[in-house]
Amino acid sequence: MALASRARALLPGARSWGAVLARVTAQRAMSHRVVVETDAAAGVAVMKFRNPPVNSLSLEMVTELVINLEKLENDKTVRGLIFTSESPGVFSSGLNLLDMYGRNPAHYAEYWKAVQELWLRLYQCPMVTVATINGACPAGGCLISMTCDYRVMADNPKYTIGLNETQLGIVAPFWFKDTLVNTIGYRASEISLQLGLLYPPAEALRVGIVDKVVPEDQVHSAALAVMAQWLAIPDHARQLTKAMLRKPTVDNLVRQRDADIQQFVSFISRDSIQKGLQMYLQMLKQKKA
Ligand SMILES: CCCCCCCC/C=C\C/C=C/C(=O)SCCNC(=O)CCNC(=O)[C@H](O)C(C)(C)COP(=O)(O)OP(=O)(O)OC[C@H]1O[C@@H](n2cnc3c(N)ncnc32)[C@H](O)[C@@H]1OP(=O)(O)O
Repeated sequence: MALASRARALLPGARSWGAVLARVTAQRAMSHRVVVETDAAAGVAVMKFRNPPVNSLSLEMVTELVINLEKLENDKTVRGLIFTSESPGVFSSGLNLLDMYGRNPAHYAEYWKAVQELWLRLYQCPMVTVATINGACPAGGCLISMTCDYRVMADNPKYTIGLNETQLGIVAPFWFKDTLVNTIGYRASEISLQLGLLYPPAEALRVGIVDKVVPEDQVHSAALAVMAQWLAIPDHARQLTKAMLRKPTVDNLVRQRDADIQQFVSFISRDSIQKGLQMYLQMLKQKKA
């Protein structure tokens, strides 16, 4: 789908092409939450998250990620894509709690559609994708990294990764669960998801939620080495294999996208869930104080 069509699908509030483009352009002009550096000779792009303070996946950030991904997919010189945080310490704090708290149903629906779109695009990405996890990686951050073909994590015990939704009093949607099961297996997912576990690097490696743990100062070179290994495989064979492996999981969401949006809106709008999110946000503030 063309960039403008994608933007229009993601920005349903906009009534005309002009409005879509004006909104996207305005978002771009305001800030770049995603920085893309391309090494054309190597055929590798690095997408850096830059959404201070904690790279939360706000609606704007998710939209920028989708637009940049589409641009890279259309650039036939780019065969591999590395995700990382521009500022070590936090890879991504996950979905933006402020897009899920205190807003109206139309906003929740718009946000969820964008998050679905990002996951669908990433999970089916024809490029080799590697997550360079150089900081905390909870919930939606973990989801993004699990959509990648390979995960390299910096060996810093302060960094943790996992789907911790239950600890916030919310439920990971079925396609988050499917992605986790595909990554670490069913039994490990039963334990991990119900307890909302966040794993430090050594445990993350043991459970298989990351593929490699390396000293922090080597995390980027390790990701490049992994990328070189994967790029040695002919694209068409690897891409078809990836598509075959991931199609059932993708189809599962595609079949019920609208129902999933409705379920999210109704779940997140509940008073009890909003109260829980409010308390969680307060807890984050108090921890800081
Ligand atoms: C029946 C089935 C129905 C299905 C329906 C589905 C519903 C479920 C829907 C969604 C799934 C949710 C997925 C998610 O991703 S939820 C987000 C989960 N994220 C977290 O739990 C991480 C929370 N953050 C942290 O733990 C830490 O911030 C940190 C480790 C990432 C970084 O720590 P530190 O550097 O010490 O920073 P601070 O904690 O001080 O935070 C700074 C600042 O940022 C705010 N903030 C942190 N995380 C988020 C966030 N995810 N969204 C928005 N804002 C965030 C934090 O509150 C501070 O704000 P300030 O006090 O105003 O400065």
